[in-house]
Amino acid sequence: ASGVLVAGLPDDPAQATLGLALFGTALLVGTVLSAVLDHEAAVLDGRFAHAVHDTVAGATLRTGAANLADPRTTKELGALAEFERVDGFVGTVSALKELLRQRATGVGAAVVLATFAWWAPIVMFLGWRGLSFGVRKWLDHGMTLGAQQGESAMRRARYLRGLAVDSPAAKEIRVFGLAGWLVPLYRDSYLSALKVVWAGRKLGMRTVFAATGGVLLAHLVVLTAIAQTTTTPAEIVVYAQAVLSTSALGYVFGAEIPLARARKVAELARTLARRLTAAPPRPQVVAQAIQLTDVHFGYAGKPVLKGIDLTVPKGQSLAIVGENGAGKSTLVNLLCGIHQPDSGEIVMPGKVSAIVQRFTRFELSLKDNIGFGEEGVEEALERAGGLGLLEDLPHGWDTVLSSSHPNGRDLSGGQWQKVALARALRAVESGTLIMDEPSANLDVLAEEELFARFSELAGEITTILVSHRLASVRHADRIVVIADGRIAEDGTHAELMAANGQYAAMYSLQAERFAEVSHA
Ligand SMILES: Nc1ncnc2c1ncn2[C@@H]1O[C@H](COP(=O)(O)OP(=O)(O)OP(=O)(O)O)[C@@H](O)[C@H]1O
Repeated sequence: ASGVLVAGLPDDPAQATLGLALFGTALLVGTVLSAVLDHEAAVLDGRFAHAVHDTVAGATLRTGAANLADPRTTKELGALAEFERVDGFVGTVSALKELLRQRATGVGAAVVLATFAWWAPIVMFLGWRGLSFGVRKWLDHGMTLGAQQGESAMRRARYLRGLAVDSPAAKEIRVFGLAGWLVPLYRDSYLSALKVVWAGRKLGMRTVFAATGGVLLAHLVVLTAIAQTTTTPAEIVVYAQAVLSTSALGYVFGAEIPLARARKVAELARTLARRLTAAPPRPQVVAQAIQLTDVHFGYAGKPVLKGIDLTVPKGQSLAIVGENGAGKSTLVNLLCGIHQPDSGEIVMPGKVSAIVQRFTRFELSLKDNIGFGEEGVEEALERAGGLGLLEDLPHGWDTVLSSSHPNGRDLSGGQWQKVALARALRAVESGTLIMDEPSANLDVLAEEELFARFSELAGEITTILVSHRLASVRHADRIVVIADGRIAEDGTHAELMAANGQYAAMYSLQAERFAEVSHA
């Protein structure tokens, strides 16, 4: 169009008008195409986000809890969450639009330039690809490598920043007046992460300078040839413009970085999905008793359970006690199937239901916190001794249990524990109910009530209780003491007291304390 326009100036108005008309048409088509592409691009980003979310959610829901605790998984899930938080999906795949637009321009320019000389577009192409290579290398050094090497410092910096603003840590930071300690720590971490990035960027600079020289040389060669061989102004305008437009064959700023990010995220999601294979379903056994045979388990090579043999007949109430760190919660995790034993065998008849130490406080309605869409929530909450809760809640069963939700309401620690207990009771049917420190947040009356209910359940279902409160534990049918990764003592309260071992010592100590307090 510019060639036709310039050729028509100043003597041939018909030709100039044709040139202008061509210009106008190109502009119009470009505008319409651009609008269509914009729309498609936005849709593409949304689809990409959905695909990544679906892949990750599908894989994590399918797999066993032990796989999720794998450090590689935590790292990958962390990287995905970080991508979403910092970069986001908007503008990732849609950057293809800009890349396509540029490449179309570049190819058009190369075709026009080829009508001048076949070698000219090749020279320009090589020049721009050289620069593209240099820029990519430079960015790789500065961003990818730098980000990898500075990652742990950056993660620490982010964690420290989070401490200042995210509750509940933010509360303790204020209570202890830790701002003066936190800020310099954060700054040092952040700077040490950035220093790696800065050093990386300097590394790739030389390649960029060399490649820039190459591009300048290509321009010089081709433009000189054009100046020497062309005669009409129209030809000069067309070819010179074509030369300049070949830059669209090189590195496309604003498109290549987001696309590389999108590729990385897609690869991350795929790696995760490949590794998180489905957990093998626990075989449904018809056994009547829980049976553990020579069970060994450790975390990252550190043995915790070193040969547990235990048979719990159906309907028995069993209490597990032991010092802090003895491995009680670990044993609970194995019984729940969250971890698999390193060696040995576990047979669990029927369904397992559990209140774990750090049970989840779902930001959902009271009803869903207990039943997750199923019936029987009222009876369960009554059995858990929590019906009184309803009076406090503005929307009854439908109140969302979170103060960050409009019209929601948070619960006290003890109230939450009753909700968790109701959740476990509703789910247990006939099987095993495991409770890891269920009374830690309960007042004395509520605790008394809990254990009364607990003994009502005995006989119907098997109950396993982990607790440090030996006054509650003593009512269990059977008590086992875990020490040094093994079962050190096993019997009723009376038997263990008579044996005068670790249990008797712990029990007497607690009873003594209690007597002292009562006297005082
Ligand atoms: N996810 C984990 N990774 C590595 N080590 C762990 C992990 N969880 C627990 N441990 C370690 O395993 C050991 C047993 O921990 P566990 O939580 O089973 O003890 P516990 O008897 O329940 O203690 P407490 O009475 O304090 O609740 C401890 O030494 C603990 O440090």
